[in-house]
Amino acid sequence: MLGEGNIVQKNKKSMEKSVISIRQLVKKFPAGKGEFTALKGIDLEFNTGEFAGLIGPSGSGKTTLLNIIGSLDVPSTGEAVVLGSSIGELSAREAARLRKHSLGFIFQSYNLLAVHTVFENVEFPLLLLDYSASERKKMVQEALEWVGLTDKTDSRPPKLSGGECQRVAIARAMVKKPSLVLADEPTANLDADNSHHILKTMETLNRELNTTFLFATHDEKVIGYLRRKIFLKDGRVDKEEWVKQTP
Ligand SMILES: Nc1ncnc2c1ncn2[C@@H]1O[C@H](COP(=O)(O)OP(=O)(O)OP(=O)(O)O)[C@@H](O)[C@H]1O
Repeated sequence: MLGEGNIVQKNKKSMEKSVISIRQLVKKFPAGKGEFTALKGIDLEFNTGEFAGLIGPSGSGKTTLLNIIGSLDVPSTGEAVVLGSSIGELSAREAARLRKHSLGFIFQSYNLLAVHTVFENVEFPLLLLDYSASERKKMVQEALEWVGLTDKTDSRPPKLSGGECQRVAIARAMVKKPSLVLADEPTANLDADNSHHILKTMETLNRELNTTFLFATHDEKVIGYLRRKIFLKDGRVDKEEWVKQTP
């Protein structure tokens, strides 16, 4: 049997586990007859349970970096290791498997399926995994409880407000309890009240499920919630700040 000390030790170890390891990452895109370098040698390490953000002006490389971490794109040179997989070395099938099992995505445009109900939208990622109908129902209901939308189960997205749509998107990203959630400008289409509401929801899920969150943003409201701030400028890490955590 594990003693309390061992459990604390074990939890501490899992807290410190590396989720993302980026070394000398360069990303070039074809541009006219030449090429444009969007990321110019990024080195970053993220551990389990972080609530971190890539911050920077338009064109600084936030989405490009988030897309590579999300296995939606590959490095030109250098390495991005996400949950033990080197993104540049994955086949399309392996990358899809990584996304399906371990990653959740939240976009500024919600990306919900308009003709499907809230329940069906949140259930969608589970249909790609091996869960029974009753397991899926339980998981979807739990995810809708997390975001406070159990009364909208049968509604369709066109009938929801922007804030409610983003809460559905959070439930969809979280329903399979992924290790890592990537959120690209998740508050871009929301007013201040709704922005704070969804940020508090994500913060709670981060603390309760120990899910790692990585944002790309230039929204001051989002920046105010981050515990680690990585400032990108012209494709490079300009500076980093850690916010002291209250116990
Ligand atoms: N597929 C592509 N082909 C060519 N250039 C690209 C491509 N994707 C991004 N870029 C360029 O790379 C640079 C970084 O773009 P990126 O979208 O990562 O910036 P960003 O910081 O997320 O900006 P924003 O806040 O406007 O979304 C930009 O100059 C952009 O034009």
